[in-house]
Amino acid sequence: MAGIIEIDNLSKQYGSGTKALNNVSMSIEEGEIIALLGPNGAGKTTLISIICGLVEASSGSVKVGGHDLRTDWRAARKMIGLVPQEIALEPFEKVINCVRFTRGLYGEGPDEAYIEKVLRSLALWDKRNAATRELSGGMKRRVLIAKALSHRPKVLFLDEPTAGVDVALRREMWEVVEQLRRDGVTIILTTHYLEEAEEMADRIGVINHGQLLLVKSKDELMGEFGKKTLTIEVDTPLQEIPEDLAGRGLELARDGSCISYEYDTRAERTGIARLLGDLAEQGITVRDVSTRQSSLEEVFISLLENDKSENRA
Ligand SMILES: Nc1ncnc2c1ncn2[C@@H]1O[C@H](COP(=O)(O)OP(=O)(O)OP(=O)(O)O)[C@@H](O)[C@H]1O
Repeated sequence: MAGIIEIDNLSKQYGSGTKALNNVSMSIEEGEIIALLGPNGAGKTTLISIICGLVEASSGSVKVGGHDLRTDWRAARKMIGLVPQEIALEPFEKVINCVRFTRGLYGEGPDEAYIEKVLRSLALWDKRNAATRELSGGMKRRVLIAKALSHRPKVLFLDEPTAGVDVALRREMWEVVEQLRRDGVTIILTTHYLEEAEEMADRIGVINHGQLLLVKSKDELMGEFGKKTLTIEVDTPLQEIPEDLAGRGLELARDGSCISYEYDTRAERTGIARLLGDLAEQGITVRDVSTRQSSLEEVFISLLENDKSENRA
């Protein structure tokens, strides 16, 4: 089944000559939350801007709900809401009027019941008659979301929704996004916070130098690229790794009290049982063992490093 957004071989070269996107293809399913990760200048905003009709692609196509952006842009555009990174609100305007106005811009007639529902779901109903300049930073961000939802879009783009906000506010935004997911809105967000992608997204797309390196479910990504480290605490500190255990990638802590062993969780044999057996054979008494899964951040960094060395090769 076709996704709610179908991106096919999309490329963008700006007038300056910068190639911001290079043959990006991706299908986004209805109802999912997808996080686009990539370093500064990777092409994330360009991709979002093309889908939202703000920037024209050099080649390739985008369909939103089956509507081609080039030939049927009005219908495509109606299905999309965009929450920009920067807060730009009319300071003296009432919250509810900002939302009504944006709805009008989409050519939609008044629907007070729907606007009330949106404001209530974003905990802004009590503030509906406040001027936007009276709101806290978190409330202003929620007004931006209310505006983006004003015409009942099926897909919402959030461009770095929590850039530069404190931890409490970030959690508040995550809850808002979770609520939107429950309402069935498809969400595409860009973020620099790996923790945010880990927390919210069903799938993660990694973009680097205008290329989509991969799109995978979070679990798949961690399973495929994530490593686990087993740390073995020994009873008596060791001077060095015994010769018989060389070549297995073991590392000894500086004080000799722990041995760490990195292994692949998907391998048929992790080698843990053998390692523990061999340690016992060497007369090394194990005091404790613990494991640690690599974080999404480590996976992300290793992906970018692989990409760098492949490009160099
Ligand atoms: N209007 C423009 N004209 C010329 N070049 C542009 C324009 N907008 C973006 N670029 C260039 O295109 C490339 C991709 O930029 P883009 O803003 O899409 O990256 P990004 O992944 O969103 O980065 P960030 O995380 O910093 O927001 C960069 O090299 C950027 O300088």
